[in-house]
Amino acid sequence: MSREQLAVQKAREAFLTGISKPLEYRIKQLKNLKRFITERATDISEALRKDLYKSENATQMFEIIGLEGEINLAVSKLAEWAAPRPVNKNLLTISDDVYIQPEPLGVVLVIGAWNYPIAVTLQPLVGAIAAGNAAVVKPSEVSSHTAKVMELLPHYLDPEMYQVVTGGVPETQELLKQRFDHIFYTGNSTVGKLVMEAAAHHLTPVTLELGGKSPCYIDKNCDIRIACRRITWGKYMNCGQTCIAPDYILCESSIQDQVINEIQKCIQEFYTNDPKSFADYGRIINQRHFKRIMALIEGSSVAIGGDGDESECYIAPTVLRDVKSGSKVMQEEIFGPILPIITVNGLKEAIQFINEREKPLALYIFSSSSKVIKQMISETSSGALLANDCLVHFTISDLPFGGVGNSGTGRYHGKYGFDQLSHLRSCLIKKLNMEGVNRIRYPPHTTEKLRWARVFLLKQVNLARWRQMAQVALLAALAAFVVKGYKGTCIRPEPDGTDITDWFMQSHDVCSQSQVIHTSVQKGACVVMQRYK
Ligand SMILES: NC(=O)c1ccc[n+]([C@@H]2O[C@H](COP(=O)([O-])OP(=O)(O)OC[C@H]3O[C@@H](n4cnc5c(N)ncnc54)[C@H](O)[C@@H]3O)[C@@H](O)[C@H]2O)c1
Ligand SMILES: CCCCCCC=O
Repeated sequence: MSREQLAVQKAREAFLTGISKPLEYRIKQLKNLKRFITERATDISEALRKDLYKSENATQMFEIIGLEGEINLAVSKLAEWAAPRPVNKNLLTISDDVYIQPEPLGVVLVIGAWNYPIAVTLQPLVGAIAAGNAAVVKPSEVSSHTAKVMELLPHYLDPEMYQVVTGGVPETQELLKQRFDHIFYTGNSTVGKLVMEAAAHHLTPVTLELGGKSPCYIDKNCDIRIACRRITWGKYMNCGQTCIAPDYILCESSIQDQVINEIQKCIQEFYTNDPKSFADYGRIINQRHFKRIMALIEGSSVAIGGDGDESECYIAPTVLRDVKSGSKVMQEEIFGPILPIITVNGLKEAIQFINEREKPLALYIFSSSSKVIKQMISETSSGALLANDCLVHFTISDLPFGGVGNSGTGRYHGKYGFDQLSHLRSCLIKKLNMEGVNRIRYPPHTTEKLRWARVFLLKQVNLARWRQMAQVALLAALAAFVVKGYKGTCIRPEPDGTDITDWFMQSHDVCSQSQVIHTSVQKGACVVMQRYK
């Protein structure tokens, strides 16, 4: 049996014992995961410095804080997320218990990428643990030092339930042959297709957190200085190796020079005149990617930077001007510190440019006009849309993070991660009495029954409103008893303004004798009181 097979088998056996069902177990594991990032902070920082030349503070800021926030949120909200979720019912099922019960899926394979190797590998794991799954974690071999630190995870988490498998493409391929209950993959779209293909073999559902070219439109009606500060930060952070980095700029030719000027100033302000010796400017992950990125510059005109040093995997913050849509740099996700500017004639042309390409993971627009922003929102599609900023949506746990189309499928962060890695099981618990109500669904299917079926099935019952009506009825009964000596009350529901009085009167004898004395309670409800005779 291969190491990969063994890891999956162990995880499955652990899952089948059922110990991950109680929430206390999951909370303990989540806290242990937090202990891992706290106690191993130095190992993690050291590894990321070696892999990507990330500074200790940058690692904390862009990898650890977000992960810590996700763990804290899951710990504090787990009881709420995992609880049965009542749903609206129809009249046919009014007396049944109808709810959604989230339940664990089983064994989840988490395949991480190298660019934020802690965040994009362990954040999906938070969702997997919270949802009560076992997991096999496959860190990216490309960020090899961080992968080594991940091997320490079983010292913190239940070592049977959560397995770490390190290795390269052959190991990942061997893992993909195994049967999982969900595969959560982060990486490029080409490999994403291979993952989906392998998953199809076992009909395993997938989450694919992919990348692509995220456009950034700068409207001429905007504070270009501020826009360029935010774009410079979003583009050159982690040396451009961010899945949601603005890939290219679209703007009118009249503002191109100003945009270049402002970005130039920001590069100097953020990274000094010598980014190469500056502690907070990163490095390209390896020489393969260095060569790939440098080759993308060919054929375009360099406005800023353009130089690199292969021995150090250093590429200067670079801006390309008047880039043609057919140029090399526009054929693939850049994933490096090269920022092409493509000039367009205004918003309409920018939208057309975006819509002619694959749906991006993020779409950025900088404008002072809410009309322009709204038009961009309504006429395009992307995993996320940000106006007047970059990247920060990643930090909001209440926003689903994920792509659409070529940029990915599925979503995570916060409750979305929990739901993504849960099975949302539909439950309906009926009692064996009240068989009379079911008469209308049994043959023969008469016209009369059909008429009733329409009433029973098409009327949605809003339980909250029913509860409100019951309270009102109770109050009215009390008032009647105290003031005038009325005998009883019942509620006559009129959901969504539909009059079903006849049905109610027939099936509730007590009401058929009633005298309606109060009808102004609220839309859809009136209180019917029976006078004491
Ligand atoms: N959407 C997101 O959240 C997100 C986050 C980070 C990165 N990304 C995207 O990831 C890409 C960069 O990562 P990458 O793809 O270079 O990472 P990578 O090379 O580390 O690959 C990711 C994983 O896929 C595995 N893998 C690689 N080739 C494989 C193959 N042929 N068969 C099976 N498994 C294979 C690797 O072992 C690794 O664990 C970019 O496109 C980026 O936009 C997306
Ligand atoms: C602000 C942190 C961004 C992390 C993005 C992860 C994808 O690459």
